[in-house]
Amino acid sequence: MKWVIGNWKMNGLSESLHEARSIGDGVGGWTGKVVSMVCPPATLIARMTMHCAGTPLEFGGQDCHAKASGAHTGDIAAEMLHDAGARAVILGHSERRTDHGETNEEVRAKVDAAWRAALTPIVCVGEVEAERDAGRAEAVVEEQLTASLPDALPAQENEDLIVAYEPVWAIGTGRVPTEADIGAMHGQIRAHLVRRYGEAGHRVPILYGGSMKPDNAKAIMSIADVDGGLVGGASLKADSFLAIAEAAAAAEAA
Ligand SMILES: O=C(CO)COP(=O)(O)O
Repeated sequence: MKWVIGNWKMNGLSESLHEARSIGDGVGGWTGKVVSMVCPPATLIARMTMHCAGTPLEFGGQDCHAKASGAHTGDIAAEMLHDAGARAVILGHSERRTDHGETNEEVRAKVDAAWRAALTPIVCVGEVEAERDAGRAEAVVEEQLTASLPDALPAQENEDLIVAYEPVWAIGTGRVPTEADIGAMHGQIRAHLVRRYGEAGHRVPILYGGSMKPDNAKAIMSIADVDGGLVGGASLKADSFLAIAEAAAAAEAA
């Protein structure tokens, strides 16, 4: 199974509902090969869920608070995302880590919150350019995984965790690591998950994110241990989202 998850970031108004519907109408042919999801701004989750009813498109949030409720002005609880129709939530995206100073420990608490609310956490890790240049990319990702992920997976059968490797320097830049570098990092992440969670670590989807486009998606998703993509800019329009989903289906079939 491949995953194509669109991270819409801070983009989307009412007029985007038809774009989501076009995505939902288009992805049906790849059911069973590709799970397609859009993570719109929280304001649109409930409306998109209704607008895309009857299509296989799923929805997720972009962040949540660790607590279930309380005096936290402006924050959104995992339970609220679930109530709005989300089945997953992106956590620890580099833009949250940079813009809001989110730490690994906070991300870990949010993973527990997602599980509490029956959401699949999509935990993002990735090095900045200076760290890669200094030969520290692997060490940085290892550290983020160690501290951002809880020590045990919940006892349930279906996808209970997704990890996304997003090299920060590749986000929104049009630059992508070599296939060898992506393969090496995904292999390292898989080894970490298996060491940590045993056999269940093999089941955790590991997505690549950072300038994934229709023209590089099939090659990237054909790399060992790349189970799909977390897509920013190219997920905003139905034609490019669907082209990436088609590439995912081709990679899965190969
Ligand atoms: O940050 C990303 C997805 O979470 C990637 O963004 P781009 O696909 O726009 O590079």
